[in-house]
Amino acid sequence: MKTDNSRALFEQAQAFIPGGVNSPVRAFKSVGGTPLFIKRAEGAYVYDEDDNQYIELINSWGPMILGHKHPKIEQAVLNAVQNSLSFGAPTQREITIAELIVSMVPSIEKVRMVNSGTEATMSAIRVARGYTGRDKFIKIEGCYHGHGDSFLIAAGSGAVTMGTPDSPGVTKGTAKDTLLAPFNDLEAMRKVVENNKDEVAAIIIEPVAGNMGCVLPKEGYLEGLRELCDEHGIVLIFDEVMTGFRLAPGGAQERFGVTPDMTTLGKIIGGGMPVGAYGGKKEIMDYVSPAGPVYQAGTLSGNPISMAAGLTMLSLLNENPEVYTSLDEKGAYLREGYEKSLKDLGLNYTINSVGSMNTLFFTDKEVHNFEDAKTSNLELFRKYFHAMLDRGIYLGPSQFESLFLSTALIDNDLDRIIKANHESLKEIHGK
Ligand SMILES: Cc1ncc(COP(=O)(O)O)c(C=O)c1O
Ligand SMILES: N[C@H](C=O)CCC(=O)O
Repeated sequence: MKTDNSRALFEQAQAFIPGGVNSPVRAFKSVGGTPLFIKRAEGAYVYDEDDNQYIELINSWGPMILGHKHPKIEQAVLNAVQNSLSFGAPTQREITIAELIVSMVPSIEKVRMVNSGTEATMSAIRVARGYTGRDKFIKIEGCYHGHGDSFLIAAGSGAVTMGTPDSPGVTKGTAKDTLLAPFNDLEAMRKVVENNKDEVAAIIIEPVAGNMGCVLPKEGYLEGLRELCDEHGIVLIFDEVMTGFRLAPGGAQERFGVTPDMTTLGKIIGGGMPVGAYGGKKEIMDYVSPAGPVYQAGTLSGNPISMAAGLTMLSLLNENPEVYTSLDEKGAYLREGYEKSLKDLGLNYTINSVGSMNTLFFTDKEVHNFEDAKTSNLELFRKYFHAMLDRGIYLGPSQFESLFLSTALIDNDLDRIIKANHESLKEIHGK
């Protein structure tokens, strides 16, 4: 596959942009080679600057759940643009989307729109602190909640991919208020809570982790967190930036039947535009300024174009619940195909999947937490990633990410992915 144009653009980009990219994980640093510079995308396919076509399994890291260039979302954006790009004043559409979010997400009674997942999580923690009058919060090792200072400790996603799960630049003062516990370990969590009695404002967790690869909660784990938080007056925050509107119309909280006190959202909620949101119980959300004393603001928050894209996306998902059956079926089909290849090739790697999220871990250990995920053979992942890319399959360039399916994938695409997976595994093992 010829990628001369991407290579030339990457050279050029590095002169003006740190590392040549505007978000680290895009740089292919842990897998080597040149990041693809993307020119356009349609449905289930992206096209790079050399006009190569790839089947999309990144989907902008989740937002493009209905595939690229959905005609209704595109039209909503074009219509909104006619009335100006931004007002910095309230609009009717903000009420409509807020009402829709409240009707879809079980934990949300009131919601505030922001511009990214990072803003959503930073704001949610501040509100939880203001509400409880406590300073500390507990984060799960390997979860990623964006790049707010207090989250860049044992962080997953690009942070671990770049080898900096604890980022320089985060002060000791900030770090001391972030407590850590492993995913899926209720006993360890209970100890952290008890050792910091009456000091913990919040527990924040990705209910299905997607940023250490895809890791599912064990049965009873989320319920156990709920009980622990109730016992100790701690605000339970589900970070559903990735899982929100993906695993069910009401996200992982609907799928797993556990309702947190607060929820953070991003990605799909903007239909591809930069949007985030945080919401929860009225009693907590009424602490947010100007209703309450906790300050949080945004010049472009509730931007009319972003709201038009987001509202159309959420309406489509809300009105067409069969989308989730279809995504689950595609996810199950892909998993079956992967499992068959592993068996046929005598390989014992671990596949974690739920609905339209899936990670193939290059380890024979079951993966229930960050430590397990880190037993993966990253050199094998690197080879696998390039073998898949050579076969026209565009995966996230890191072992510590999930792949995301869209409804635009047809059976033939899934069969191509399964075939490419089989051939790639064969190739990298010299079989
Ligand atoms: C679970 C989770 N929370 C928060 C974020 C941060 O969102 P953003 O990149 O939009 O700031 C991400 C993704 O980056 C995420 O996956
Ligand atoms: N895993 C991240 C978000 O979910 C990847 C996106 C990024 O950091 O650029």
